[in-house]
Amino acid sequence: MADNGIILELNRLGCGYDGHKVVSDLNIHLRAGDIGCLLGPSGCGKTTTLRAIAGFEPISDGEIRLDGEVISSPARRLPPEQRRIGMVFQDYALFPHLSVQDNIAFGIHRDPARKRVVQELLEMVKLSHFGKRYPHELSGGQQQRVALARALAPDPKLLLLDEPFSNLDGELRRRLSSEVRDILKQRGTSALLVTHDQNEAFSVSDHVGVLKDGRLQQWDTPYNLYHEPITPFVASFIGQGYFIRGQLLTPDTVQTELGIIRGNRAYQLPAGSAVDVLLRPDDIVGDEDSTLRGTVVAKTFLGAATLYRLQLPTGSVLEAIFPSHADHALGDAVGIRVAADHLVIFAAQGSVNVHAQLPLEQVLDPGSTDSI
Ligand SMILES: Nc1ncnc2c1ncn2[C@@H]1O[C@H](COP(=O)(O)OP(=O)(O)OP(=O)(O)O)[C@@H](O)[C@H]1O
Repeated sequence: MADNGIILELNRLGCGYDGHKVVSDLNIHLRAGDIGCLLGPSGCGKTTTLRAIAGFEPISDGEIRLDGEVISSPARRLPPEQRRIGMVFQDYALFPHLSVQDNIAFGIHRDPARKRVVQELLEMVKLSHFGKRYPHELSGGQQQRVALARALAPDPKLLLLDEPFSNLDGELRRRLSSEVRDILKQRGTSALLVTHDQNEAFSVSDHVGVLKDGRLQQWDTPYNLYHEPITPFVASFIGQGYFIRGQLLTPDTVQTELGIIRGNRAYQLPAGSAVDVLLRPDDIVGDEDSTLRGTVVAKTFLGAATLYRLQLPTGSVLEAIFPSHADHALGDAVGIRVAADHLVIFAAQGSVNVHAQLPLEQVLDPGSTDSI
């Protein structure tokens, strides 16, 4: 492994198609043994980046290093088969005419220990009794386990996973993604996942990079992306929430219609600046003694908790998540207060009245009327 403990480095990476740049100035460092993820809306360049790392696409700027070695630069591209990078695709891509065990052995046919390796991998993916079956005799989830075992067989330095769970639904998807994380962690395999599903990104990865239009917005832990987004786009793309307009009093306090909110971070904007304050549903707590009241205008039962949409006296709307035993009816005026340790604010965007409130998407896209 490279001395600095970094297995994959993208340094000012730029790439695209036919002279049209899709990804620009992308910087990512993945630590050995970590699982990273590229997350972003459709067309933002996730798959293009993955294909460039795998060696299927040339790059126009910067470099890609694997384990310290430059594997792609504008001048040189190491062929994919020499990169020691494994891939798992959305559509499994198994060889239909080969049995499960032959699929797994495909990349290690010269290895004298291949029988043992295949058996160990079959056990690892919980398919020990399926070695002689053919891909069409397996479910989607089982085929994806075989694809994972096949990709891991040559002991790659890095595993790339391109939307690996998107053909599976619901519960299976959740279960398999957490199993895959366990397997990769157990083996210490470094991996980079591509997905547009935030829950998947969060449940599988140590670090997530949010991309927009081929540019990295933030590379961070799931916790920080949620609680400390550094751009309005990340705030909007990750999780739920609303912005309310406020006025910065001191670097870490802001006056809003919900009172003075104090955070854990100092902002460099001048005192008195108009700001947009991000409030997540879990930043609002129920407090029957509070003079601040919100009227329940919508509620969604989530099982352990209920998500309420509350209208404030000014007409602003917020979302709040309360434990489901605290049951409120539509029209109830519920006492609330803000309990936000993480004060996330951005310089105010657009000309909104001080007490107006906008759902996040509207702040980003004035044409949109949908809330998130
Ligand atoms: N082979 C290609 N030739 C030309 N343009 C391409 C090619 N593949 C992708 N693109 C374009 O590059 C941009 C980024 O595509 P890419 O597949 O990397 O996005 P993505 O983030 O993976 O999207 P999705 O989540 O929909 O898979 C898109 O505008 C797409 O149309």
